[in-house]
Amino acid sequence: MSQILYSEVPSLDLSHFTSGDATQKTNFVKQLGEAFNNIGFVAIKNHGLSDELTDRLYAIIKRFFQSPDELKLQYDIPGLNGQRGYTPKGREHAKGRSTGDLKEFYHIGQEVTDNDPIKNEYPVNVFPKEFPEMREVSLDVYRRLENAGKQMLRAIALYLNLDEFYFDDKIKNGNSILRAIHYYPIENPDAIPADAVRAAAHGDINLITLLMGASADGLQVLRRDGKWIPITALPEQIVVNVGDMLDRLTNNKLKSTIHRVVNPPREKMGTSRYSIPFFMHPRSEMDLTCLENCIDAQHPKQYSDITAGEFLMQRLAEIGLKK
Ligand SMILES: O=C(O)CCC(=O)C(=O)O
Ligand SMILES: [Fe+2]
Repeated sequence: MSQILYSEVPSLDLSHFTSGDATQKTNFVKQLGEAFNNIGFVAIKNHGLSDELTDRLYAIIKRFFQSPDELKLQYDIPGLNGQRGYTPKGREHAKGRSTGDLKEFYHIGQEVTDNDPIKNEYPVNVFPKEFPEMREVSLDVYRRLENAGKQMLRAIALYLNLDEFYFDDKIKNGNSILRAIHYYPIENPDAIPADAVRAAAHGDINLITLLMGASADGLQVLRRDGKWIPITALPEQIVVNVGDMLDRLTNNKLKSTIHRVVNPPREKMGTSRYSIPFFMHPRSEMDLTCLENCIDAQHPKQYSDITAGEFLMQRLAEIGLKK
């Protein structure tokens, strides 16, 4: 089973898990587990986001990114390690590289609305005054993706023979981030560094990532035989992948798969690409020590013990966001 080389990312229906019968739920868990044990990516439908809401958020972020740099740079706030507001072109780079990615992005974080003291850990969200609708629309999307992610983690917990609700308290008021990305047009391809790409090969830091349909081709995943497989999600689907935190917790049973966004052909370098991933993070105190039931003689422990908060800080420094 683990030897299967998928030629595309498997498709699943989340409603089979959330409102299906016992057999549908069991099958969902099995198929998700197999996909995450193998290629590390799935496409899901019935995730709780409507096309209308998706379109509204894309429309707002397109207007924001098409604004002049002077407007956008007001929301690049020092001291936040790029965790809220605007991050300008070329600042983030993949771990192990120094050439910046050909992208700019905007981060929206957790809004704690109860009296959980974790509120003090999080910087307040930054919203552009020029686009007042961004707050309501992005926070609506945030909540819906957070809920879809919670359901996915319940299925993952069952696959790992844990209690179904194992992750629930760990992600409650978690440090998740909604990232609206603009891969900007390159008017003169000869003027950029020769090795600069939209998003260089990387693994995501968090537990799982939920990606709202991107506006153009380019996303590819690295299959274990070394071949890059393009991701082609249908309009009603979102793509969900395993991040490094879940990979560590499960001692690499669930795979954080390396992926990238390639540049378009030269004649299309002058066009934009937009995408909106949701990086699902737990609370910083979550212990990422490999689970006992993922360690045995064939699978010796591969990772040192670390908390989610410590791991995040280490990685933000490695990708150029933490000063
Ligand atoms: O833009 C995309 O399709 C994927 C972006 C991505 O992998 C990331 O920001 O981590
Ligand atoms: Fe990614």
